[in-house]
Amino acid sequence: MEHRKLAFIGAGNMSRSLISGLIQSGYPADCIIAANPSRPKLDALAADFGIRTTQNNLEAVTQAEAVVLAVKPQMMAAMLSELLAAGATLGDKLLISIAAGISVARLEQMAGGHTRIVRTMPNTPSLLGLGMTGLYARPHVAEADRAYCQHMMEAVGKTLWVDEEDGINQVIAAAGSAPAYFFLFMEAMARQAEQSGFSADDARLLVQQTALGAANMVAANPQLSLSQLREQVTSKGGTTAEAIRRFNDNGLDRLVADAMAAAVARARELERQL
Ligand SMILES: NC(=O)C1=CN([C@@H]2O[C@H](COP(=O)(O)OP(=O)(O)OC[C@H]3O[C@@H](n4cnc5c(N)ncnc54)[C@H](OP(=O)(O)O)[C@@H]3O)[C@@H](O)[C@H]2O)C=CC1
Ligand SMILES: O=C(O)[C@@H]1CCC=N1
Repeated sequence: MEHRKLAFIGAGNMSRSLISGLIQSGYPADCIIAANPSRPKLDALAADFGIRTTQNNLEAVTQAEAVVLAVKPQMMAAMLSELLAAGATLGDKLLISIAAGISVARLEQMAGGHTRIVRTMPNTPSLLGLGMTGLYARPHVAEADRAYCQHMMEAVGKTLWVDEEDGINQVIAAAGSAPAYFFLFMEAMARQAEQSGFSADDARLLVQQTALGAANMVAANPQLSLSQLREQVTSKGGTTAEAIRRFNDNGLDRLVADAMAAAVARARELERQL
C-alpha cells in the first residue's frame, strides 16, 4: 500500500489499535506520528511501535499527508478549532475521521470548510489485524484517497464501504461497538463457569478458546450459514438444545435488536448534538 505520512490526533484506545495493526502489516514507523495532550500514551506508543510522537497537534498535522481524527466525538470541534487557530493549513491533506456520531457535513464545518474527508468506523480488534471497518465518503472524494483509506484499514482487517452515510451508524451497531457485546457475553459465561467451580483462569480459558473456535468456524466455513453451524452443535434432545431454548424463550433476538437499535439511536443523537 501507499505509505503516506500519517498523523493520529488523539492517542487513545482506537489509535493504539490502528497503529499496532499498521506496524504489524509493515507500515513504516517513521511515517507515523501520534499527537496527544499527555505523555504516557505517547511514550508507550513510541516504545512499543517506534513511531514518532508529539504533544503538539499542529506539529503532527504539519508533517502529515493524511490525518486520522481520533479524539472523542465531544472533543472534535474544540480540537479542530484550536488547530485552525494555531495556523494549521489543511489544504492538501486527507482527513480520516474515526469518530462516532459526527457527520461529514459537520466535520467539514469544524475543519473550516475542508472537504477532503473520509469517514470510517473501525473497531479495536484492528490491534491484531482482525479489525472490521466501515467507510464512507462523499462523491467528490478522489479515488486515490478512497483507495488509501481502504488499504490502510485492510492492513488492519476487513473493510466495507457504505453508500449512504447513515450506514456508518449501522456499522457502529454491528461492528464498531460490537466487540464489547461479545466481551459482555463472555464475561457472563466466565462468571457462571466460576460459580460452577472453575478457577478464574480456567473459566476464562474455557470461554476464550470456545469464542475463538466459534469465530474461526464461521470464518472457515463460508458455505455454511450461521444457523447451520449452530445446528451442528445442537443434538436433538441434548444439552445445547436446552440452553438455546432458554436463550430464545428469554427473548435473545429481541434483546439484541433492541441493543443494536440503541447504539444507532445514540450515534444519530450525537450527530444532532455535536
Ligand atoms: N474505542 C473504540 O472501540 C472505538 C472508538 N472509535 C472512535 O475513536 C475515537 C477515539 O476513541 P477512543 O480511542 O476509544 O478514546 P480514548 O479516550 O481512548 O482516546 C482519545 C484520546 O484523545 C486524546 N485527546 C483529548 N483531547 C485531545 C486534543 N485536543 N488533541 C489531541 N488529543 C486529544 C485523549 O488524551 P488524554 O487521555 O490524555 O486526555 C485520548 O488519549 C472516538 O471518536 C470514538 O468514537 C471508533 C471506533 C471504535
Ligand atoms: O462507544 C463508542 O462510542 C465508540 C464508537 C464505537 C466503539 N466505541
